[in-house]
Amino acid sequence: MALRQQRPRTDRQQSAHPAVELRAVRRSYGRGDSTVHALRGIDLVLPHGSFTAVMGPSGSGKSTFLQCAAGLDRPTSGEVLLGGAEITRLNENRLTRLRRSRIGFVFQSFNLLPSLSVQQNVLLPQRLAGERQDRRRAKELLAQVGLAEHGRRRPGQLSGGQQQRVAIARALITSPEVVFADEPTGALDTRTAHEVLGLLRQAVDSMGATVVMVTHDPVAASHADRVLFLADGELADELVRPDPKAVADRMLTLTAAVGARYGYAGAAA
Ligand SMILES: Nc1ncnc2c1ncn2[C@@H]1O[C@H](COP(=O)(O)OP(=O)(O)OP(=O)(O)O)[C@@H](O)[C@H]1O
Repeated sequence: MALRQQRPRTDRQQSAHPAVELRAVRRSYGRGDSTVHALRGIDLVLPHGSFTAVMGPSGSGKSTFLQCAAGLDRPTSGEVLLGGAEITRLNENRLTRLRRSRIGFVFQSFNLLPSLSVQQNVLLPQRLAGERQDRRRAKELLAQVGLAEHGRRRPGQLSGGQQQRVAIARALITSPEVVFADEPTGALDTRTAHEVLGLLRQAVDSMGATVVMVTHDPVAASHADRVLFLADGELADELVRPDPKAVADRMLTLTAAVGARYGYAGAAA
């Protein structure tokens, strides 16, 4: 099972702009004394063709980060740029269109539509974006994730690992600027998780995809080029070319530091 280079890099991928950029992004919830500062000024550049993992103790702001970076939530202040274009101030309609055509999503729970065939699920982003449904491309992607023979099946007839591979093919169908993966291996056993992470890695290496993955798992994070660590809504640390032990050690240190600040022993991630 290998994701091969199927097409030249798109103009988007050759663009001088990074895939994603965050400038002084803050996100607060509530008002007054009860305000929660979930993100406290994130500055970040994610180049095309990079694989980034985002980790951090529970409540550190990972989900908020993902939601803001993917245009699912609006920062309280600051800017998010996708391929150099500012998305923070787009109206809801334009933001929805942009998410459908330029961002791919992979979720822990796969989120496939049970009444559609596997191939129809892969084509769904193009259908929703009102683009031509490229069946040949869907078949190529399904072959690349090892599911060439499964296009006519329903998701319910596949294993969890196979469903996540369909979700990866679906995330790549529009050749998006970036794929956001939220705990993509959280529901999978170790071996299947390893296969799914290998596919994400190959999407980056062979197809020039850009992947940002939130995970609690140091082994999963070690498949990335870089791990960013959030703590209390700030970028607290990073590791380049991480190995699982270094990631786990860094997480322990961060979790202990956050625990000490709030006077409890461990906020396990
Ligand atoms: N809708 C909301 N309203 C109020 N507070 C919120 C809301 N969403 C998140 N928060 C708070 O913002 C902070 C960051 O939450 P977030 O879910 O981004 O953290 P996380 O790192 O993803 O946590 P976990 O690993 O437990 O999923 C937390 O203190 C959380 O309680």
